[in-house]
Amino acid sequence: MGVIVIKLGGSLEGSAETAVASAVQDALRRGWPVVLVHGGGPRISKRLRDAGIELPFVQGLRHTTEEAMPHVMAALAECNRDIVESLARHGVPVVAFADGEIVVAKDVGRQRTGEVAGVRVDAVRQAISSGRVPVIAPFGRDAAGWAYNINADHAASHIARALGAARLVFLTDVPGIYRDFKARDLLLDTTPEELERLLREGAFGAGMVPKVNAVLHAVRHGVREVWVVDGRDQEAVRMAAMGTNERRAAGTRLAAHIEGVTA
Ligand SMILES: Nc1ncnc2c1ncn2[C@@H]1O[C@H](COP(=O)(O)OP(=O)(O)O)[C@@H](O)[C@H]1O
Ligand SMILES: CC(=O)N[C@@H](CCC(=O)OP(=O)(O)O)C(=O)O
Repeated sequence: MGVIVIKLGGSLEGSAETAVASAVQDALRRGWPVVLVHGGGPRISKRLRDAGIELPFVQGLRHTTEEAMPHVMAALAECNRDIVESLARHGVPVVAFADGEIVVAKDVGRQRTGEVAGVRVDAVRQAISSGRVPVIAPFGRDAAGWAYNINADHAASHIARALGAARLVFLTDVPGIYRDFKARDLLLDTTPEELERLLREGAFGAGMVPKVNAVLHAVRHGVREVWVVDGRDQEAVRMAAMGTNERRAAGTRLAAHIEGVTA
């Protein structure tokens, strides 16, 4: 059994830790390593508002200026600390990576909004091999140490790919990916082709665009099963993290072995 990567959406604002702790403990008991990557969009927005900084989103990505970057890092460090403390209280052995030390970032000409150039897997593997759960903030640094704001869904899919993860689970504040948001028409098992068509048709609003791209990236690079589920739904979190043969109508799944995904 390979690694399970769980991405904790900032939209959940601390409401998923109990469900996550329980699923993580189950996984560790069975000898399955877990890696957590978290977001923090709402906390970043609040900090920037308080500082009087307004930044646009382009395709779901925050266009981050030099002036904004210290606020982004501070907000993410705060999220990281809260998650680490909460999981530790639940008895989960954790190790914090809150300073951009795992994601290698690259400048893509959008000021401090960067993309993933690589992942420092050795540090993650070392934490895993000592039986602990890495909790990773998504921003990254380039070779010179400059920090870049990176979407947490993108960071999670690159980390899952770099670790050769067996499963990647996105926890968010909706039950999964809606085919039609207004009609709350939920995708259960889906395919890359279907997600790409829906992307082209504009079915996804702000936060869902980077998430769907991250789902596609992961499954096209060897992650065999990717889920998007509601982090507040304990059963859905368990089902996604542990795998299931009893499919409940909660959560979107894209599974290579079910759909015969081709790269
Ligand atoms: N088609 C869609 N299906 C599901 N959610 C969607 C869709 N389009 C837009 N969304 C929005 O995406 C949000 C989740 O993305 P985001 O806010 O980035 O969450 P997170 O912080 O959990 O990554 C949902 O709260 C929902 O409002
Ligand atoms: C470049 C970019 O958009 N970075 C994100 C990083 C946090 C994030 O992705 O948090 P969620 O998972 O809560 O959305 C941002 O500034 O909001």
